[in-house]
Amino acid sequence: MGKIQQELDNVVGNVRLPSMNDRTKLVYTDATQTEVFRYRGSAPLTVPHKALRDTKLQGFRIPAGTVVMNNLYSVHMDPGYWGDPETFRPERFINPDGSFRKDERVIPFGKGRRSCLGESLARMTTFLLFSSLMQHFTFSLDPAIPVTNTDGKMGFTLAPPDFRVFAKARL
Ligand code: HEM
Repeated sequence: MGKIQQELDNVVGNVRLPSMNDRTKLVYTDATQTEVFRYRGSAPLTVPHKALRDTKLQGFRIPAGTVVMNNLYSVHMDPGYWGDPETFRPERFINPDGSFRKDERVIPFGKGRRSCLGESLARMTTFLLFSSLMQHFTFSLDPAIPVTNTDGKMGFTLAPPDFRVFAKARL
């Protein structure tokens, strides 16, 4: 949180709110949000789709009419690709020269023609909300409700465990 707040202080300051024009300069903030999407994306699976005709995919036969859902969680947690998928590490999205590293394996909105219709809106609003909250508050967990792990509750969406946070104003 300290690194994000330092970046926001340097790039945005404290007399205005962050805007989308700041995004390319808020590399660590962007990388953190991308890591959140990878690590605990809110949609672990896509909505159900149906194969329109007999299909073969990587040697697997998929007969017409089969219901198909993509497992986004498994793409984001593939140890063969990420190495340490269970570690929350925003730096994996930062190039050695300090620029943001886009990774095609981060697909929290699905992929292809039926991917999320609201992706642009969701990306914009989550970025503005997250950066504005970080600019204004320092968050800490309430020790009375310890969070023992961040696995979440699996369902149609991946919900966070029960938690309570304190928000301390910093501006
Ligand atoms: C962080 C927020 C969001 C996440 C992580 C998310 C994720 C997803 C995912 C994974 C799918 C399934 C894609 C697939 O089946 O391949 C989906 C579908 C969809 N999402 Fe989102 N979504 C978000 C926000 C929104 C918003 C804000 C809207 C509308 C304003 C929206 C509208 C839709 C629609 C209409 C579909 C169905 C698309 C189709 O079947 O063609 N989503 N979303």
